[in-house]
Amino acid sequence: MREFGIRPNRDLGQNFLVDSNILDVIGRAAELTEDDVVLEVGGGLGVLSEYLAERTKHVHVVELDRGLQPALESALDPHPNTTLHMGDAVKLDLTTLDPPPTKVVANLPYGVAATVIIQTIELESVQLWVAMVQKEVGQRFAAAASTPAYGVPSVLAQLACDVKVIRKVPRGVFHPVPNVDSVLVGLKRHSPAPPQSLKTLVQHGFAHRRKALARSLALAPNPPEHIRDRTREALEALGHPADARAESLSPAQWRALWEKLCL
Ligand SMILES: C[S@@+](CC[C@H](N)C(=O)[O-])C[C@H]1O[C@@H](n2cnc3c(N)ncnc32)[C@H](O)[C@@H]1O
Repeated sequence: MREFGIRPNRDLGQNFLVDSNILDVIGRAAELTEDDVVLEVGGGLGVLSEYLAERTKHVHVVELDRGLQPALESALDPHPNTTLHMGDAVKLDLTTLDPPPTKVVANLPYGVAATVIIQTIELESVQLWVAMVQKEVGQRFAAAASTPAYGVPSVLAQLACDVKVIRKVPRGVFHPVPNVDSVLVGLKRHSPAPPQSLKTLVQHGFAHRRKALARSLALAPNPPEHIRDRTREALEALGHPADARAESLSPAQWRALWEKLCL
């Protein structure tokens, strides 16, 4: 950082890894092999990028901050199996990455971590994610139905993946030390990404968490005709109370509801 005159930008979630032990923890969790093509969102100074490049076939590194570009290019320069993509990971078209990524391994910027995970589930080539995220974000993705952390990210991720919080990450592995706790979260794909209409159903269902699901869907913009009654009937047919709330349905039960309402 001194060499390149870099001052970390907290608004961009710049907490850089400074403990080499954590790299091995990430590497083991990601089960890295020489056949892997990795997508790393948030290259930073390239510490994790270099570790990944030494162990895999190819690494796509995405970084938003142009101020980090010289340092990152200098770290990646000795690794011809890397491609640097400067830009916002949320806006870049990641479907055109060549070769297509098989894994996402990253110390994700806090602000966009959940969005990046949800968006990359759309990349059918990706089979596994190991990501450092804020503790609450990790818990939200891994949460079971009827628990406080369960919500849209839990359902959307678990419709496609097995999700688990792998372990807590000590604050001291980052510089600067963040003022929130982090965890390593792991996702393993078991199914294709859910279709858009299922994702929309889940989002509208959770939009009014304290109301009955049938009511919440009826409050969505331009609701389908008779959606409240149809949802109540479908819920009962699936063995739920007609006034069940969004949080009481498991991901599999959301899919079953969608099949009844939308197919
Ligand atoms: C937590 S740091 C991780 C840096 C590095 N991988 C490490 O582990 O030391 C997150 C990085 O993501 C970058 N970043 C923030 N928002 C981004 C976005 N929307 N798209 C791509 N990169 C982003 C930040 O500039 C920062 O370098």
